Amino acid sequence: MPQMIDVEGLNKSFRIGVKRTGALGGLLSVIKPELREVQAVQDLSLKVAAGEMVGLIGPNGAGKSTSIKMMTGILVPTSGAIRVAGLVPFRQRRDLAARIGVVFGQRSQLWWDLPLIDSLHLLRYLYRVPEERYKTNLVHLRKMLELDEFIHTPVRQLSLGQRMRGDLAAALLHDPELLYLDEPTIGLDVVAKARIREFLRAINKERGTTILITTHDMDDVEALCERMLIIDHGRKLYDGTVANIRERFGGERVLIAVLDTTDSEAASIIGVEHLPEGVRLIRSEGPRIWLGFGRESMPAHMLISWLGEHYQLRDVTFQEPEIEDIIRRIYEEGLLLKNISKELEQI
Ligand SMILES: Nc1ncnc2c1ncn2[C@@H]1O[C@H](COP(=O)(O)OP(=O)(O)OP(=O)(O)O)[C@@H](O)[C@H]1O
Repeated sequence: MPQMIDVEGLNKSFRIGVKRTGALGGLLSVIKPELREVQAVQDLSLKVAAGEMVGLIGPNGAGKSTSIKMMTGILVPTSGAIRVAGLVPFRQRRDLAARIGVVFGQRSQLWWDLPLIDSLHLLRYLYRVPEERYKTNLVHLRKMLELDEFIHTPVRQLSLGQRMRGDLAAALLHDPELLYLDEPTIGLDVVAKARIREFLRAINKERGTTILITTHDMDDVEALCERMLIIDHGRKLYDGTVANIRERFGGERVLIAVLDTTDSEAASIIGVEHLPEGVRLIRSEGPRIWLGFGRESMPAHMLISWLGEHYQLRDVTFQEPEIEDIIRRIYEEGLLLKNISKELEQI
């Protein structure tokens, strides 16, 4: 499959002025500014194939926006190679603009005082979309995003969810091959989020649009992306599946078993001391027990067999750790950063 995004050893640093204190310091800052370098993106390599849907996540200040800005041609890299849809973004920005769509959840490319439909008409001229194509796309997008109920309303009067649907239509009018989405579901309620996710899945599937999403909402990533990238301190820390992250850092899993017992508390018959090694009783409620166990200590099917041999079971379910919690631990405890430092030590 052809590469839509091909980035190799990308770096971006900014020079920022260091503020000195006091009146003399202020004067000195003007006459002889002291500069500090911020390494926003470090040695980033990444390939995204046409038709993929990839989540880009990382804590605040990790370098996500800077990476996207380089991929759209807004920023020039300090060093490294970058190609998007076969073009060098900062050299061929206009050509690239015709091939990509961008949606920022916190900003809008729509005209605030105009009805949504007028913004869409104006964008048609800006992107030079041929009339027939525009008409076909508009009919399709109006239907998919259910725009008709508010298409004649000025953008400033739209709800956040309606505005986001309008912004998605605006970004897709010119049939881009690649769509960058920056926090597309920020501030939306669960129904609006679900609707946006469903739409993204559909255009990815039906049109084959490649989608790169930056988000702080792990539910977006879980619902949409098979592959995710984690960056922190400007470095790529992880490139793989959501399932694999769960596997590596998921910690304890929980098995919930309903015992076939008339005893008021299942815990009283299960005898905590008899539990296999590495399994602990978290809590119990009537015939229901919650058992915590590590991935390494015992495979799930063995725990079920063990329970089956010792007790009459009515039902068994599993609770995976929330991906949100796992990612929080990865940021807070620097779990992936520790891995990288170890690898670097070994070189
Ligand atoms: N124009 C700029 N001038 C100086 N420093 C900048 C500039 N843009 C970004 N930075 C710095 O680069 C680093 C990465 O910022 P970036 O905005 O890419 O992070 P981010 O991952 O998008 O964060 P967030 O999730 O908060 O949007 C930060 O330390 C930021 O302060």
